[in-house]
Amino acid sequence: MTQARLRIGTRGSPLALAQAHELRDRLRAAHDELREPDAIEIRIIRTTGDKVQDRPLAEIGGKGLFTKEIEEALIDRQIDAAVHSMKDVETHLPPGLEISTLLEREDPRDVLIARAGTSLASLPEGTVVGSASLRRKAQILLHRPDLPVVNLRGNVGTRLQKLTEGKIGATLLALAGLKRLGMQDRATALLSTDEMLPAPGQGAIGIEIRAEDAATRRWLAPLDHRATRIAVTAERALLATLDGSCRTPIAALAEAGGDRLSLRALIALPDGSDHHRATIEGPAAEAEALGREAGRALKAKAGPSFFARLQGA
Ligand SMILES: NCc1[nH]cc(CCC(=O)O)c1CC(=O)O
Repeated sequence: MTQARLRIGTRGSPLALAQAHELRDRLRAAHDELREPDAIEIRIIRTTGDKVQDRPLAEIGGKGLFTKEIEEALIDRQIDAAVHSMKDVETHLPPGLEISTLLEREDPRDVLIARAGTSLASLPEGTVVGSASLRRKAQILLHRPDLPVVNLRGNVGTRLQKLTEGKIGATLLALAGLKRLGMQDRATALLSTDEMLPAPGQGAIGIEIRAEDAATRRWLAPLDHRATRIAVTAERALLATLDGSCRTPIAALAEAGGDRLSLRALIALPDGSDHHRATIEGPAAEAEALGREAGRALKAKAGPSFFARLQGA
């Protein structure tokens, strides 16, 4: 068998596979040569994050857990391109790798999925909300300090299963993921970005390649979406400035229109007892600098005592 022209590495979860298929379809649409049946190979790679299902992500070491083995396969030349949800990608990539391409962002908002109640505000008192995300937990508690938020991990399917079984009364998910799985009808309510600011990179799919791989870069070039790249650049610069990890509830959403960019960001304590917001606007060409500036502004607003409490949380 001849080697495929392009080997795409991905996790094996239904959402990851849907994203890999989306990349494959877009590549085929852009290049005649990639339309032959064996031109693109999709290779499933099991990551530490997939193997360890029973502990909170923050506890076992954070987001790199879903990308490490895939990045190793890239470096070892077993694959040529890795597909990632940008919100799962660490701010610092291993040397020699880069995110060459961002596909057009899906709706970045979170949705509420609840057994009873039609909004965050109308969830019945005592509704147990399942979420492993400190960002979501903190923002739920900002609006509904009365609700118990329990740690709930697993892929989209297993989380919805726990809801059906009655183990939890509500959960929050990214609309983007639900849409890609064709399950958006499961959403009870779309949460506004004022009540639930998304994670940096949410809804965006990034393609990581070896920086020196000009051939793969050329295949991917037509797929890059400028406004998405600008927005995600600003959000990730903010995250890097705040040294964000899974242990830090950080939310950010940048919106690029024409040659302008606006960025809203929030940093909170996991229990919702304190939070700070920053908004910044400027030229899209300065996305990275704007992200860093917003990060520094949040740092200054929150102050050392906030970060000391975060360490202790
Ligand atoms: N942390 C898991 C994860 N990574 C990306 C998505 C959704 C798709 C996206 O944001 O692009 C999800 C599931 C969720 O948070 O609902």
